[in-house]
Amino acid sequence: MTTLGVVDGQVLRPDLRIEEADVLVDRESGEIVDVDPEVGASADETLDASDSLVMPGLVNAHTHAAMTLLRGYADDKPLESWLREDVWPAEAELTPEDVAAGTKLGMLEMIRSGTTGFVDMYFEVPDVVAAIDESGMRARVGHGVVTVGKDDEAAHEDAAESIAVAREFDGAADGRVRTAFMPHSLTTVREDILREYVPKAREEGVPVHLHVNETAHEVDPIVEERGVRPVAYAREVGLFDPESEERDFLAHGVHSDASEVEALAEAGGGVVHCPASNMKLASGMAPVQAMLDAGVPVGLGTDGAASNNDLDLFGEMRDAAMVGKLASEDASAVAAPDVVRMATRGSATVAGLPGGSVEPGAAADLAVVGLDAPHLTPAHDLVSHLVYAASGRDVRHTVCDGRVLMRDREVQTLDAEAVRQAAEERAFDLVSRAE
Ligand SMILES: CSC[C@H]1O[C@@H](n2cnc3c(O)ncnc32)[C@H](O)[C@@H]1O
Ligand SMILES: [Zn+2]
Repeated sequence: MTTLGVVDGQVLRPDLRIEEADVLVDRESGEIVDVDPEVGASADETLDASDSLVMPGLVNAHTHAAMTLLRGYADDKPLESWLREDVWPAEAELTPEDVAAGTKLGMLEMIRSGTTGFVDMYFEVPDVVAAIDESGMRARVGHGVVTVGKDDEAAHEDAAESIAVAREFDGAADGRVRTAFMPHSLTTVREDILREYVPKAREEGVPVHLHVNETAHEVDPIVEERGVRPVAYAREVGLFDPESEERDFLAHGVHSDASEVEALAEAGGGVVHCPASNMKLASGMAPVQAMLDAGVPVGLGTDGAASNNDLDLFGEMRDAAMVGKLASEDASAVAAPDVVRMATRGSATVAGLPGGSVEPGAAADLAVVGLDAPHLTPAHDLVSHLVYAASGRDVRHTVCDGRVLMRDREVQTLDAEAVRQAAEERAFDLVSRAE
């Protein structure tokens, strides 16, 4: 066994207590072996965690990583016109090389801000998977299906591609890549396609991930045409099936009513809360406290960088706490410990990815947060600081699957300047083609 020791830090334990301890990691299995004082000092490789907090790597349970290319391209619009007038025309011009460059930029940003795992719904999945392999991160990926404006043959081709890539890439990158069938939403994918392809996802043993109840425009047509709420319709087409071995999970859920929260809890359906995107697109405020109270598994996501406009989960934690209180009109709602759980174990559970806790046997996916900064002083409560005061810039080291992805704020697996420059060039070229 070759080992990595994360030494001399304070450690955030699964019950959110803070302990002074080292974390000893088996680099071959990628697992945590021990969490105890002094156990890391004689490891083959060490990471200094003095004046720092060792916490589980954050998990971004819903994003479109390559949308970093469209960061700041179209702002201050609601979802539907933003997608139709700006984003989809630009995405129609994307090449596989653009997607690779944008995904790498997204991963650079995520690694730098302590994120070790993510869920990605986008296009050109083989290129996304190759980029993930290079970065050392872990992810659940899928080809996003949209059938609006497509003829029958093209709609089937799109859905079949989503199933095919889910089959081909599940377990890629030494098991760090998992997959899902990813229809875009209940209003942008035809009913017959959902009914035909959800069972195919079950045959492949992969979950389904999609946008649900993001805006009122996604709810009203379903209620008008079918007389049921979106989650009930989703269940009619085979989603969120409690008998399924895989946990389906939705992004947003902003306009979920009490019956839908209850249905998700009963079915074990996961929800990825994306507060910044929901605020920026004025989509609304998700009933997150009600979801937590009902026992719905809830994770946290940034959504794409074009609607956020960054991929820093520390900012997302702060937004989740703030908007959670506003939505509940209760300052005690969506409290800091709930938010830290959401961004770590909650996201890992919802996404079906390893990680999310610092304990023996868990995946060695870690973020080491420097604490010796004015905005983190005094350290009355480190869980409070993670949510209300810290930012991704405070992260010193990032470890995924036992491998150091960032040491002393230097990303080890990607050439930061080359990635940044390539993405910038491709972004400008992309939008000039789209205009
Ligand atoms: C078909 S791949 C994914 C698809 O989703 C688009 N997208 C980005 N952000 C959002 C959002 O908040 N709601 C719905 N769809 C979104 C993205 O641009 C891709 O086209
Ligand atoms: Zn999204």
